[in-house]
Amino acid sequence: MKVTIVGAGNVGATCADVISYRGIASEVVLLDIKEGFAEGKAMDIMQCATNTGFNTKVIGVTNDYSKTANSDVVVITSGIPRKPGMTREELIGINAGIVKTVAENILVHSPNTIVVVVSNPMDTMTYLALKSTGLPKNRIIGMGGALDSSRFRYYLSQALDKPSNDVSAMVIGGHGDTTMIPLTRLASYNGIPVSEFLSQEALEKVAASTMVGGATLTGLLGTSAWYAPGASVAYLVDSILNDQKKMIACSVFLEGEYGQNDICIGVPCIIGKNGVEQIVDITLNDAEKALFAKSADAVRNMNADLKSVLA
Ligand SMILES: NC(=O)c1ccc[n+]([C@@H]2O[C@H](COP(=O)([O-])OP(=O)(O)OC[C@H]3O[C@@H](n4cnc5c(N)ncnc54)[C@H](O)[C@@H]3O)[C@@H](O)[C@H]2O)c1
Ligand SMILES: O=C(O)C[C@H](O)C(=O)O
Repeated sequence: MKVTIVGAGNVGATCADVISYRGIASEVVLLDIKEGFAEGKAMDIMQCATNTGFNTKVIGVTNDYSKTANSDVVVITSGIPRKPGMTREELIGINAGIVKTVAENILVHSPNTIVVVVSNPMDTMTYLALKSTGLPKNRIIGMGGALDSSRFRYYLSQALDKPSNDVSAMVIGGHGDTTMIPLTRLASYNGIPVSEFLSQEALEKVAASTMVGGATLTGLLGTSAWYAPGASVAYLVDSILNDQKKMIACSVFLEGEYGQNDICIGVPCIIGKNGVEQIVDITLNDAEKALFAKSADAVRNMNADLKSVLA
C-alpha cells in the first residue's frame, strides 16, 4: 500500500516515521516544495530501518507529483503552522492557496486516492479540498478529532493518575481553541464514567486544558506540535489501509447529521478501506447540542472566507 505525505515538515515527517516504524504501508512518498528537504527527511528515516527493523520504502521528492502516482492515501500537511499567540484560523490566508493547489496536483496522479487533510484551519481546509476537487465525501477526511481525543485522554489520565490507555473519551466539533467539544459526559475509565472519580470542577479543568491543548504546546515549543499530530495521522491512515473500521472523530462533510448541512466538522466516523464508511450520529444532550450548533456556526463563518479561493 502506498501513502503520499505532502509537506515534509514537522508533522509530515513524523507521520512518515510512525507509518514506517509501525509497518502501516509498504511505500511512503514524502513531497515538499523546499528543494532537497523531503529527500533528506526520507533518507534520515530510511537510515532507521536496520535499527528499528522496518521494511517500508520511504522516498522524498521535491514537488515531483509523478512519483506520488497511484497512492492509496494522500496526507496534506503542507502549509504554515501557527506561532505562539496566534489562532489556527489566522493561517487561512496562506494555507488555503497551498491546500487547493496540492489537492488538485494529487488527483492528477492518484484519481482514486483517499485524502487526509491536516493543514490548518483544518475543518475549513477539509471543506476547501472537498469543494475544489469534487471528490465524493467519503474520500476527504480532516484529521483533528483523533488528536484532540488523545489529548483529552491524556488530560483525563493525568487527573485520574491512571494510564491514558485505560481512558476512553472523544472530542467532537471544530478543531479550534473555542470550537472543540470534549464529551466529558461519555468519557470513561475502564468502562466506568469518569464522573465517579473526578469532581465537576476537575472535569471542567480537563475539558478546558484539552481545548487549548494545541495552543499550550505552541506556547512551549514556539511552533505547533508534531509528535502527537503525526501519530494521530498514522492511526487514521492505519484504519484506512488496513480496513480496521475504527471509530475515530474526523472532520467530514455533513448532510443532515447532527442537524448540520454543507460543512466539514468533527464527528465520530467509522474509518475503513473506503474512507468514511459511516457517520455515527449519536444522541447529544441539550447542552451538547447547543455547543455543537455554536461550533458549527464558527466553522461555517470561516468557510465563508473561502469565497475568493473557490471562485
Ligand atoms: N489538524 C491537526 O491536528 C494539525 C496538527 C498539527 C499541525 N497542523 C497543521 O499542519 C500544518 C503543518 O504543520 P508543521 O508543523 O508540519 O509545519 P512545518 O512548517 O514544519 O511543515 C510544513 C511543510 O510544508 C511545506 N510546504 C509549504 N508549501 C508547500 C507546497 N505548496 N507543497 C508542498 N509542501 C509545501 C513546507 O516547505 C514545510 O516543509 C500547519 O498548517 C499546522 O497548523 C494540523
Ligand atoms: O495547535 C496547532 O496550531 C496545531 C494543531 O492543530 C494542534 O492541535 O496541535
